[in-house]
Amino acid sequence: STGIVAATPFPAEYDREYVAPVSLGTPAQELNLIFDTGSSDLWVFSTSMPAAQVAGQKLYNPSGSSTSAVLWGHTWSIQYGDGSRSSGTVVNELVTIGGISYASQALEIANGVSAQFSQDPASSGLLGLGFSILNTVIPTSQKTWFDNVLPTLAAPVFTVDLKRAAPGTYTFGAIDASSYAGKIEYTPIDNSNGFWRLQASGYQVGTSPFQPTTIDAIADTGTTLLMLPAAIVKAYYAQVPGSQLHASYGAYTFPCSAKLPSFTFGIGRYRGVIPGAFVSYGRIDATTCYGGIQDQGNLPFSIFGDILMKAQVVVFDAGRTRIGFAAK
Ligand SMILES: CCNC(=O)c1c(-c2ccccc2)csc1NC(=O)CNCCc1c[nH]c2ccccc12
Repeated sequence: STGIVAATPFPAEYDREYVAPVSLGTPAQELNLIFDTGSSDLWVFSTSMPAAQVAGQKLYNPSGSSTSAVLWGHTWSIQYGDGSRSSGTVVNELVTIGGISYASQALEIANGVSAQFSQDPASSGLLGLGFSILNTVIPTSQKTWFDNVLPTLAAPVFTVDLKRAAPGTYTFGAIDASSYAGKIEYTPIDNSNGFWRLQASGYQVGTSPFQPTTIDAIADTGTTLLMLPAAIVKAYYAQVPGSQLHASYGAYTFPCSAKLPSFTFGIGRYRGVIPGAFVSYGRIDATTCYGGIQDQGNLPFSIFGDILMKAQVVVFDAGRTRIGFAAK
């Protein structure tokens, strides 16, 4: 089988996150979830949550579904690097994405979420597309929806085609040859830590010469920005007049009037180009804008987040433990 769903950015002009529709239970309850290659829990806002933690999100109601079955004694709790977190209990439930169903998917029901999620009306939870080793359910960790449906897919892949300020697609079981230009360049991934972790071959700022250097990164649709080593970030903003490492934000900002250079990353001999306009993440006051490229700090790897993803078609190939990039 193959399935395709729209990936819609929120808020419209900032692309902070991308959500896609997921159908849960019988009769179907459709929720918009963040598809996240950087984590491996499928969790949803639910009717078990305190009203104070809900602000417009659609809630999953297990009692309203004839196919939900409590996974007794199982709980989950997850914390992300931005300090956001959620936790709760688990049911087995019918989960359908783009027409592809899995009848007994571990669906993690939130009975508590942190403010970052409560204050985000666009998303009713997350669908992890990382490797199942990262799943937080105890006492027995659970498989992701993609892992569960993998044997039924026409090809053991999913393709991510995010766009700037416009709906893109997640495709399961196929690669849409009309969605990209040229050929797809693949590189092996190391999934031992549960991430889609790759080694890029270098970078280039604008039209400056390409700098060959190994960049150890994860491909992460759940992280908004492109997080890179300090030296690379410094080299990028050195070409942005008026940019600064803003003391109060602890992040690079620049004058919104600045013309931003493109950022190119290498995958082997392939060169992926992120247009300068994609590197403006958003306005923080009348004249100041927030950079879409930021320092990875003391993280042991870089994060190829949405700022990079939206400039490419990315093939997550679980069959051959590799990841592919193509221009579009
Ligand atoms: C900021 C989100 N990213 C991270 O925390 C993260 C980190 C990470 C760890 C420490 C400090 C900064 C980042 C490593 S891998 C990684 N990736 C993930 O954790 C992927 N899942 C993010 C889910 C998520 C958390 N808060 C959100 C707000 C909007 C959309 C998605 C999210």
